[in-house]
Amino acid sequence: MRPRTGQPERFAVPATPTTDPLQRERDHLASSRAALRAMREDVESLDIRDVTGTWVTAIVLQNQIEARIAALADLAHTPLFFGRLDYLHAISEELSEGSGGESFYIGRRHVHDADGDPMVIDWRAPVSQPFYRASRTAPMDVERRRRFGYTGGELTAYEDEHLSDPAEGDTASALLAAEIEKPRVGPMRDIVATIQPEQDEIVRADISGTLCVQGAPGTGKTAVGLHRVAYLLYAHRERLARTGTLVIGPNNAFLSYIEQVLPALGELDVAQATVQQLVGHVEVRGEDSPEAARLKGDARMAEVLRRAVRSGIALPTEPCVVVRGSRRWRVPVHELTEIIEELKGREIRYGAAAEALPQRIAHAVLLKMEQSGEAPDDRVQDAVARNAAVKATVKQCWPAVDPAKLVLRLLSDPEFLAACAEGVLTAEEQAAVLWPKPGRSVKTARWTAADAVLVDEATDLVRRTASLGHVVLDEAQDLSPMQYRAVGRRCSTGSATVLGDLAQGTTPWATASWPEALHHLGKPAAHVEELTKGFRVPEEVIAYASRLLPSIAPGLAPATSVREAPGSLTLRRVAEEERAEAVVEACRRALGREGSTGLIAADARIPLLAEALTAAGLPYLAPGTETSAEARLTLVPASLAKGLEYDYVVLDEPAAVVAGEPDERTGLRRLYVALTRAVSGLEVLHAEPLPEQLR
Ligand SMILES: Nc1ncnc2c1ncn2[C@@H]1O[C@H](COP(=O)(O)OP(=O)(O)OP(=O)(O)O)[C@@H](O)[C@H]1O
Repeated sequence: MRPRTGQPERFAVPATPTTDPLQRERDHLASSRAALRAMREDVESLDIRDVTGTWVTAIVLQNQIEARIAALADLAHTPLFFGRLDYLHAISEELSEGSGGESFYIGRRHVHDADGDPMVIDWRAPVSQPFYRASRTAPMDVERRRRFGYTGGELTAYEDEHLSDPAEGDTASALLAAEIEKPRVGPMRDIVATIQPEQDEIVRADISGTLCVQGAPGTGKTAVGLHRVAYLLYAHRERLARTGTLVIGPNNAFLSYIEQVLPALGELDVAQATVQQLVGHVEVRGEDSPEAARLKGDARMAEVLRRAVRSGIALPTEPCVVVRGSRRWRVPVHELTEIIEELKGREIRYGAAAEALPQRIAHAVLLKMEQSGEAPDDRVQDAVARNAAVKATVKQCWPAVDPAKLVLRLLSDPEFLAACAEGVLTAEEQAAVLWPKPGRSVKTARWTAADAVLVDEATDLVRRTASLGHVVLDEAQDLSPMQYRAVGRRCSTGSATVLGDLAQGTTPWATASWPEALHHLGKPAAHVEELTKGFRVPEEVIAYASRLLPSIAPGLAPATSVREAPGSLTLRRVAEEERAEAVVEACRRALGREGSTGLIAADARIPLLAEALTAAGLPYLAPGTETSAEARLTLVPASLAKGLEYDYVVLDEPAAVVAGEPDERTGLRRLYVALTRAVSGLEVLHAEPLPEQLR
């Protein structure tokens, strides 16, 4: 494999007989594909029998080779390159072989010819960066930026900007517009060809710091987060291969929607999970009242748990007497007390202290042995640490803690909770946190999602949670402080990219301010960026939805849209008895156009609408099931709409969406999410009056 040095790489346009510029580009595509094929064949022909020492290394190597072959696949509908940069000057002294400028083709992956000269440069390489950032005001030595257009895998068009030519005016990119408007059938796509400058800043931000992105619906937060992972894996491949990366999303429907993006960018080793999956120590079967869930997610619970974990620590009442042969060694109570007080004062995990304690007691015994003229070695200390008397002292003073059992007791035993929560939670709050019925055992208790987070916190108090190298946290605004802590533990020695929109927070504990959230995450120094340019929702629709902003997130600026689409918003009032039928008709209308359709409705109305669709002979999918050319309609409960998008959205009865939530603000936020899922058209059907902000 050629090492990636991070150095710019040079490509010289080969002399081709044709003078037609489009044909020349097609020729370059053809020779790049041939080169990629040759690269793959090279790897396929590798014979590892001679070079591997053991069968273990052979398997490891074989796996690497297979991964490499997969990564070198030429996907018919994924263009090998999408852009070209012509620099004014040679990029660097060592690499320049002539006096003129250089050209680089920018694509998803690196491709080189038989001599090792690059034919396509990875979009993440430093030399590709001006493709995304260069502008007329800061051309970055780029003479010409060329974007390519493809139709069904064929290179059919290109578009040039002469950035260093003061005479050329700005024009909107038709290829960019076409890319954004492309019908949305199937899973989420990558945006590698059209990443915008402000998005690129986030994608390529340094790995050492945590970054938080506040962004209105459709501003590309999810897309940017995923491309950032791909970028970081490129720039820090070895480090992240060791420490791991993780993308966290709100639910499985969302995760299946985004799961293809990283593989399409050649990155197959990124884990994806929901917060609930991360904290899966216990089986969740119960549900909390909103008030109980809010309290259990409150950061004060961390202190309650800390006290609970340490509640078993007791000072000794008896000396520890170790018998070895004919001699008895006695560590008196005051010495044991000193050791335990010292361990209590140190900020180490409960479990680590429990492991240190027998060694400390043994050490005290050793000192006594030495004072009486013996010369014990380390083996003696280990043996003493395992002595039954020492074990008994440890058991009494620093008992083992089973995190799930501990939380079970905390939520079942009012006295224990009162002891741990004194001065932290009021009596009413304690009553709200307690389970309605005490749990009998860890297996049978009706754990809730918030309880599982408490168990995770307790587990970490006992034993440190392993940290990953980088975590991307999407739809972060819905996390409770305790959930932020759970995520924070998983990147305590790494960094994070936190993505969210305060206006879309629909949990009772939704984030009110990013600095506060970042504090709970354990990354108070994180930088907060804002994205306001919307790529999904047409101007007319986002302007309508933004009327809700003063009621749901007063501080936030409304998003602008990169697209005008007159006629993209339809409001239709219908009689109640005709509502279901009208919704079915609206779906039919939407399905008459190209792309996907989402019918979004209050969760409570889903069964009724499902029936209406079936009766009308309209097949539909559930969110998370991939849409295809044959199955383009998805029936989406409002509670699952977050993060998803459809070309056309039919929104059923906004008042019911609002009423489906425990309070009006949350209801309006849920509605804001539902109103901002459409790429090309939104039709709102209602029998009840619309919320006043939308009339
Ligand atoms: N630079 C871009 N070029 C082309 N399409 C883009 C670009 N940025 C974003 N998009 C598209 O806009 C749509 C919205 O992006 P994305 O889902 O990442 O937004 P979001 O901010 O996460 O939205 P939400 O807050 O609703 O979850 C996606 O289809 C995405 O591919």
